Amino acid sequence: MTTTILEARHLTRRFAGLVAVNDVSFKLNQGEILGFIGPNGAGKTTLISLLSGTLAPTEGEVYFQGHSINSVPAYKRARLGIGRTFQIMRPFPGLSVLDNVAVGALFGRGGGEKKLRVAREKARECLTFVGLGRHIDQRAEELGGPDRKRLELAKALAMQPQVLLCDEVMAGLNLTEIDEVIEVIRKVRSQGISVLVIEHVIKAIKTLSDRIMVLHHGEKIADGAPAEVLANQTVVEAYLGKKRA
Ligand SMILES: Nc1ncnc2c1ncn2[C@@H]1O[C@H](COP(=O)(O)OP(=O)(O)OP(=O)(O)O)[C@@H](O)[C@H]1O
Repeated sequence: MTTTILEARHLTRRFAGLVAVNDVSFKLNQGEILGFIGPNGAGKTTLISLLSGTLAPTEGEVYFQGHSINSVPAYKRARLGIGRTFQIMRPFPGLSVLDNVAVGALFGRGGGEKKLRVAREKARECLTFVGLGRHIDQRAEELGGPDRKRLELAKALAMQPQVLLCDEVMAGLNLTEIDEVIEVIRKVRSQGISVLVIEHVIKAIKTLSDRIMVLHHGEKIADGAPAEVLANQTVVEAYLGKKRA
């Protein structure tokens, strides 16, 4: 049986005259990997922010496990089990890689770990899981681009999410690194976590996703099986422009 864990109903977000997200509805199912694509400025990050609670919708509703969470602030959504990564990485400067992730463990699902020692153990596990086990004592800002992406993932995982919202965790990575991140996300899902992945690397999203949803100018233009969606004429035109499609 398919169980919906997170649902958007008619979400709209306006910024002054601009409609960044326009009447978008969708469901994320338990244990599913949902790929989320669209040209630059399509509204993908805005939609993730509406789900994680860092932005409020102008209209519409977000449901988690069947309950509206519109009035639940971002930090409480994290405690409920909605974790996210940020496209622009924000490591805490001056803290070690280990402690950056331990912070995630301290503020995670169910209120987080109470003891720093336990949070650090959890952080160590998550860092090993994403392949950063050898860098735990480094300062976070010393990490290179690909490792910072892994750090973002480890921070979100340390919060023990039930839903993981990934905002371009593969951007700027080479093909080998992309394959490694794909493997990490698959392992995340095999732990029962539902994953929503925003990505521009179409080949990666096609391989990874059970389903793909496409946004264009803030509107949902497709939602379905990866091969079908990527062959959809409206989607091809949105990406390439009508003339070249
Ligand atoms: N805080 C804001 N204030 C004003 N406009 C914003 C704000 N955040 C986003 N926008 C605008 O909303 C639109 C959607 O932006 P968003 O970042 O959600 O797109 P995106 O699909 O994630 O793009 P990209 O793939 O380039 O990251 C853009 O036109 C953007 O300029």
